[in-house]
Amino acid sequence: MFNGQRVAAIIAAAGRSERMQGVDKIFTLLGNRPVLARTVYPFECHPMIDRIVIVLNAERMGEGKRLADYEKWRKVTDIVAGGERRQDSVMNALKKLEGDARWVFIHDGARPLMRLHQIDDGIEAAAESGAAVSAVPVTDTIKLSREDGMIETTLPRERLWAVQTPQVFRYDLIRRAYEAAEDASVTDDASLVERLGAAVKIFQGSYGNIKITTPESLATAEMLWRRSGE
Ligand SMILES: Nc1ccn([C@@H]2O[C@H](COP(=O)(O)OP(=O)(O)OP(=O)(O)O)[C@@H](O)[C@H]2O)c(=O)n1
Ligand SMILES: C[C@](O)(CO)[C@H](O)COP(=O)(O)O
Repeated sequence: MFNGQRVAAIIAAAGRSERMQGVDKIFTLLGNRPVLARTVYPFECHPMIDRIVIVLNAERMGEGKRLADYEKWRKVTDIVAGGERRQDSVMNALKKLEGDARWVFIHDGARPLMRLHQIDDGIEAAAESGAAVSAVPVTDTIKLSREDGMIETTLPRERLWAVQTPQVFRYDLIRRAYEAAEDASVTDDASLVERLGAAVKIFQGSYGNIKITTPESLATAEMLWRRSGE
């Protein structure tokens, strides 16, 4: 689908795990292997991915390099230091890829349960529009509140999606979006592309592709991992 064009993956793993009550979610074990090893694995395996850049907290770079040696990752070309915000971390990785990627996947280090076929689905969706995000339909009822905490309205949820990673972009588009961001703070990469007015396609994600955020979500990830039987 990408016709032999260079495809890179950025693994954003430079967060502080502040909501994890003292556990570093990127290096904690999931099924006897570090979360980061689980996250990188599908990108290492997928034949369309040429190169991987991992972004880590500056204090964890040594640990990351030891893990890369231990896992014998062939595609991980760089481990770079992150920044204050997720978008600063991603920007550091985008700079590393300059001149060597036509397409880029951006994926959270804290989402170790993404499956290989989601890379194929991302490629297919991004080939159409230049930008695509995985997402699942919202299953809860969503309320909009006023500042005083009282409900203003209930939103119809037919067109509401909970957005995940991976997110896939043409390199020139996402780089331009990041450069135009100035001081805007966003919670995902696609938001910056949307700010340019460019189209972003949604492709079906998976309810199992959870982001480890709190100790409860780590317990859920462990249960999902056991159930997957791998
Ligand atoms: N400055 C940052 C902040 C986040 N991330 C990464 O972005 C993903 C999503 O972020 P989140 O789950 O919010 O992680 P943390 O920032 O670590 O969480 P917390 O807010 O609890 O500290 C994670 O893989 C995280 O490592 C990053 O690379 N650089
Ligand atoms: C990018 C993301 O995974 C989309 O769901 C998410 O927004 C990043 O996590 P954060 O907690 O908002 O930093």
